[in-house]
Amino acid sequence: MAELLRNPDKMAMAKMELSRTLGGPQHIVEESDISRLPYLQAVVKKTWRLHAPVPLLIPHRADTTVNVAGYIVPKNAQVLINYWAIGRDPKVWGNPTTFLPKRFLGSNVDYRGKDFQFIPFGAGRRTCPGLPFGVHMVHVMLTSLLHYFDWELPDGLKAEEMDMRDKFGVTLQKLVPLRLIPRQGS
Ligand code: HEM
Repeated sequence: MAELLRNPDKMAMAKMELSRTLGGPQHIVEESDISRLPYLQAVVKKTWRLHAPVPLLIPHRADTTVNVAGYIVPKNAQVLINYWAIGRDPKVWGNPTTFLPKRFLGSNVDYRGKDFQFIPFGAGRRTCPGLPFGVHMVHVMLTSLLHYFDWELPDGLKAEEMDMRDKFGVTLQKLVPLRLIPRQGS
């Protein structure tokens, strides 16, 4: 929501897709709607790249000594994967800090753990078992927020003045919580 408020052109594209596909607010949002909303799905992917929900994934421990791309990881070493940095790596992503959902449109890059440059749910044996539930909840929640309401920043705050810094923890949060005013959607 913060990135959409800060990028009104992207908000307009997401809302246009919603009104074209679902019609007016009399349509009740359902899980089956999501597959018809490619731009909204791209917005979610873009957010999971730029604002890694679990920035260091969950700590892992090496069972045996292994050689990973020339680096020796000794047995019992604690391994942290800096997914936050991977999501902003300029060697992988052009303009890494720009919110560009259309980058994911028509792309096969997916969050299911096969594309190692985009692993918001981790990868491999300890990948997130809640992935299907998390994916559905986030899409249905965001679709509902955008479908039923228009959103405004409070107190005359301008989009370019928004503080977009992250607060790091096991999960990532906005350093300054987002405050928005809902208006009845048109
Ligand atoms: C958008 C929502 C979610 C995101 C982004 C997310 C992300 C993650 C990540 C990055 C990991 C660590 C994977 C790794 O280290 O390789 C993880 C692990 C885990 N997640 Fe999620 N998760 C989400 C929702 C959920 C939900 C809804 C549940 C349960 C209903 C859940 C349950 C778990 C559990 C139990 C683990 C530990 C798995 C293990 O260590 O074997 N997650 N999640």
